[in-house]
Amino acid sequence: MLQTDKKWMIASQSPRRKEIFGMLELPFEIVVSNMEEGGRQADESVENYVMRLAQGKAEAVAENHRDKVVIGADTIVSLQGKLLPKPKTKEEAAFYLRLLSGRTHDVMTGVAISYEGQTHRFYERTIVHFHALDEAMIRAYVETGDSLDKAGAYGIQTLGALCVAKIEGDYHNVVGLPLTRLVRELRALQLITIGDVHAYT
Ligand SMILES: Cc1cn([C@H]2C[C@H](O)[C@@H](COP(=O)(O)OP(=O)(O)OP(=O)(O)O)O2)c(=O)[nH]c1=O
Repeated sequence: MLQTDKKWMIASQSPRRKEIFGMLELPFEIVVSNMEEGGRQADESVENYVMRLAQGKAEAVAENHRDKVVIGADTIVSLQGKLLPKPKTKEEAAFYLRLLSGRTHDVMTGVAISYEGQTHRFYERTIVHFHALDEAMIRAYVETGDSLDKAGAYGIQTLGALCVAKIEGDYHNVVGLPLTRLVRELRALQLITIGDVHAYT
């Protein structure tokens, strides 16, 4: 359905980003940047922070792949201004889930598209409402180990779905890549086009 004459590269180790971008059926390669993520600067907005991290990932890879369109992304969970990144331990995961329980938080994904020495960036926000979680639920979920590689300590696409009452915004943004916004941006940048439509009767 989508057409491109570009070569594509995803600067991410995340299997979810690979799967989501794969939905577009464009050929692409994965190259992981070894960029150290670093912390948020004083007074830096969450929006700018996720875009800056995404840009760092994309540009670190683009440096050696000037002929490719390189996409980097970073996802973070933000609760009333407090950032909940990937938990380092199961204890930290349980702590994050207790904070999120019964409350509403933001999932922000920053995306950077690097091509021909230029980087275009944007972010997308999805609002996620959590059920009140009891301690048994939190402990049982954390014990599955699913929390540890995910911002906010849950995966909406896995058993973490049981924590979620509803979302406002793009589901794929929570999983790590805001697909529909990405395609709109790529079309605006004229990096992809919608293919010719032939009769399908
Ligand atoms: C909230 C949430 C996050 N996540 C994931 C998306 C991201 O992969 C991860 C946040 O970590 P990121 O630092 O954004 O990404 P990553 O370390 O997995 O990959 P890379 O830096 O190489 O691009 O959390 C889910 O899979 N499901 C969810 O519901």
